[in-house]
Amino acid sequence: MTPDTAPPLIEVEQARLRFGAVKALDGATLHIRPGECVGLVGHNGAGKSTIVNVINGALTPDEGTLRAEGAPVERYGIKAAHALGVRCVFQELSLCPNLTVIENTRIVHRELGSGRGLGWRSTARRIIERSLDEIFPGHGIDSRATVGSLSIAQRQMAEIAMAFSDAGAPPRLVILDEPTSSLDATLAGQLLAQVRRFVDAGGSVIFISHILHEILSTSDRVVVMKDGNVVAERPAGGFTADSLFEAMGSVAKPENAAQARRDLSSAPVLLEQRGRGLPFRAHRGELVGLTGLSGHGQTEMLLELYRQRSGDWLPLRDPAVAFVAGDRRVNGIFHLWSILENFAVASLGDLTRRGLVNDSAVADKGDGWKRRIEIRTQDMNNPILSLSGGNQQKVLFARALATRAPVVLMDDPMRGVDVGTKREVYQILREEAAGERTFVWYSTETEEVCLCDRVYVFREGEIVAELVGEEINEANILAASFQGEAA
Ligand SMILES: Nc1ncnc2c1ncn2[C@@H]1O[C@H](COP(=O)(O)OP(=O)(O)OP(=O)(O)O)[C@@H](O)[C@H]1O
Repeated sequence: MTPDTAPPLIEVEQARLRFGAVKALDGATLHIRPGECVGLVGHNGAGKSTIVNVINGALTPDEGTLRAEGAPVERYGIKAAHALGVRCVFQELSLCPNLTVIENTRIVHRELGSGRGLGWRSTARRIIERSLDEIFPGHGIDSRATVGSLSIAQRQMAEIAMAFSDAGAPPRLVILDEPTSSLDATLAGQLLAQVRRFVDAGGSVIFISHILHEILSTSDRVVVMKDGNVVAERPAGGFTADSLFEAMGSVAKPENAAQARRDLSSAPVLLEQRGRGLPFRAHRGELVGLTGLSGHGQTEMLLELYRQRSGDWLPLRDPAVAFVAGDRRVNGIFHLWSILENFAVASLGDLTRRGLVNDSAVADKGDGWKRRIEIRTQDMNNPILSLSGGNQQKVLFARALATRAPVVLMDDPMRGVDVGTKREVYQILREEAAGERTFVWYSTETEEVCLCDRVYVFREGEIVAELVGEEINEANILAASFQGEAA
């Protein structure tokens, strides 16, 4: 049976779901057939995570119907979804950090049995190691390590490997919610190849990503969501990156990196660092990119630069440096605070008079940035966790940019940000750089790195190449990232 004639594995019809006043789903319909990869795209807050959480059994729609293999489903939940073969890799990594990879595998696969005896440990170990080896050969992950000790990319790999692993109840539909957001190009390529293998063998995948070329090259069908509804749906071949971008309702023009790049080698040097291979420097007003395979020392250098320039933990009126954290759940957001409090915390020095926070100045500043960076919320006093993942990331951006710090360090900051907003944020970075602010930007997306004025490529903890102006392109970055490895 071809994907077109097979009955859908799962059908969500006319689903409506509200969170208070927010219509997260507003009549959305989505069918998933066996043997197909469905690319799901849309702006931040469009409802993508919400609809996959309905399919995953974590959320029950207020209205609408659900059918599994053609039959209406009355009582659906996480257990029923698991029994149907639905597996999910969440956007916010959801493994237990204090348990090992093996123990987390046991949690995902209830069928591995009870905690009594040690039998399940060796089975779980075999299952997860086989899956990791198949999908990410040479991954270097010790399955006995606690998840909290792994890098964000390794956690993402472990979670992906768990979703595709078979402990007796094989996966039939794997939902990947922004699975490549922390993976470099090589790891992302390995995952996309796994998606195609799984689909070609009859499995189904829902693939959510803001990286349009990944969606177009990997999906059979693309579904576009906007404001809680499906607004376009075509075979992947029926879209180009531009038409997909338009269908999402985005308007920002694509940036012309070559035109925007500036030669600032004669401007004063603001940051300098030695001892990590080639010397690093960043000039005033420069956009400096850090790249190379993920986990090769880029974040460590950003942290070193931050420690050098930040005196202590007190918010200063004139901070020398601001930081946009990459792992937003672990060290970016304050989970129990409102959106406004999360935004304002780095600018309190500016927003305080005689030791008291000026609430109306905080609210004004928050409203200004809400509009400038389009944070999708009705009220900045809502809890931060009420925002979609991409919108939380925008708050972290706004937090750093709203300070007066002349240097902003960014650790893969566009993770989960939709493509329209990325372009807008890039324009904001350019405006701010023209005002002589310096940005050091680590990114796992080569396309983003190519927007910078100067780029440093990292390998094994050291800077192995410096690229400026016309030298900045994907081929040079890849060559430097792998130099000497082919031999
Ligand atoms: N627990 C919640 N409480 C309140 N509002 C919520 C909650 N979860 C989601 N929302 C809202 O529902 C809407 C849809 O969010 P959803 O996470 O589905 O968007 P998304 O398309 O996945 O976005 P992103 O690309 O940023 O991940 C958003 O407006 C979001 O703020």
